[in-house]
Amino acid sequence: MHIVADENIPLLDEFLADFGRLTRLPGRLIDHTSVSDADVLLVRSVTKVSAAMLAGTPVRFVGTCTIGTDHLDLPGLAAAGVEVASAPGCNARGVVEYVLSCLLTLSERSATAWQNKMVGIVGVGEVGGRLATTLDALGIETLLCDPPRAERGAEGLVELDELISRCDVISCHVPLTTDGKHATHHLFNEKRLRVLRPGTWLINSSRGPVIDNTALKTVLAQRADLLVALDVWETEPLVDPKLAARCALATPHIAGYSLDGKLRGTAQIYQALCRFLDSPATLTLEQLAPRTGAGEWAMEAGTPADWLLSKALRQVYDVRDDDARLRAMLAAAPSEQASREGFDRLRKDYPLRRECNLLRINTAASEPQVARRLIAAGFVSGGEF
Ligand SMILES: NC(=O)c1ccc[n+]([C@@H]2O[C@H](COP(=O)([O-])OP(=O)(O)OC[C@H]3O[C@@H](n4cnc5c(N)ncnc54)[C@H](O)[C@@H]3O)[C@@H](O)[C@H]2O)c1
Ligand SMILES: O=C(O)[C@H](O)[C@H](O)COP(=O)(O)O
Repeated sequence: MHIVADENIPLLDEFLADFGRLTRLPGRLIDHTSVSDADVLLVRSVTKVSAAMLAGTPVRFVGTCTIGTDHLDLPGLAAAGVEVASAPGCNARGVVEYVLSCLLTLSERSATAWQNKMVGIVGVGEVGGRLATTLDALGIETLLCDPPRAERGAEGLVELDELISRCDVISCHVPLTTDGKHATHHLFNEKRLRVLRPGTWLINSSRGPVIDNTALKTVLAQRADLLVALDVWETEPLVDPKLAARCALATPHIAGYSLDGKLRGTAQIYQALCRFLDSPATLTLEQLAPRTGAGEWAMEAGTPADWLLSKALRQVYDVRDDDARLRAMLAAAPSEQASREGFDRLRKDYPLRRECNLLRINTAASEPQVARRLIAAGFVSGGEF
């Protein structure tokens, strides 16, 4: 069997050692010619896959080690009889940690407490749902918007325009869709951006085109009160430097880039491929994944809870590092092509980032009330009290 795969999928050699020939390529270069004699294609979000790309090739299985599937022509591939698998939820915890780090950073920058803000979550699936649970555990109020779920009977959801009118913070977690009743392309158009409440924090870690980036640049030029954090960009891998300059936080599509999230994505696709081939999945992530990162943490009695929370957050993931790296790259890039390549390089050479639950809390030496809150929010694991 010949498997063609994006070079940025970790642990693939280990998972697929017994599957035949594996060819690794930069994701953006994978095309019809690269898969002309491939049986299986494994990609990440930067490879667009359509039925036309696979026409006349033996490819019968396409796996994407990502949550998002907007780079795949799902109806076309289904009609062509190609099996498609994705990795739902694989890096959701990483995105939640990115959002929390944005909240902490924007709070420091604006000298306003994020714990008192009403947070609106648009799209309440794997990422948005976990974000809501985490914020709830931290005692932060949320408003949730998800019309497709509301249509299926979910309760307690509000319309987007109501959410915009009531929330201090808005975080987007929708898939990119271009047709249908609930299409998300330019969900945040100029009209909606103009009516954001004074001082709104708007965070987008879903897909770039969910916010009309041209309109956003125009609105930000007129409204210095808005604080915007963009992890995803309409013209990726090209970032408009003028838009980035107006954003409070600018990062290169790395919200979900914990090593744990990427490894889960590989494992999920390995399992899906085994199912497709009707072959037992004998390998597990636990056997193959690197074991590192677990630290222990104690909190002294009497330490303020908010300080502890900030400390835990910063220790887990600090969005300011990714923001600084993107801005340095943009400032140094002599051309648009260099900027595109710089964006991809930041993602390919991403520093090791582990998820927070690897951090154990020494419950015996910590304030029980605060320790319980941090454990409930998924920041740390801990023993008995
Ligand atoms: N920046 C990153 O690193 C990163 C990482 C992971 C996922 N993502 C993006 O985030 C998206 C969401 O991830 P997920 O795992 O939560 O997906 P999901 O499919 O589990 O949830 C998406 C939710 O959005 C809802 N939705 C669809 N259209 C909507 C609309 N018009 N308004 C409000 N809600 C709507 C759906 O009903 C669903 O509940 C992914 O599709 C992907 O594009 C980005
Ligand atoms: O949809 C996802 O899972 C994320 O956007 C994904 O992590 C993006 O990373 P990429 O596939 O571009 O490496």
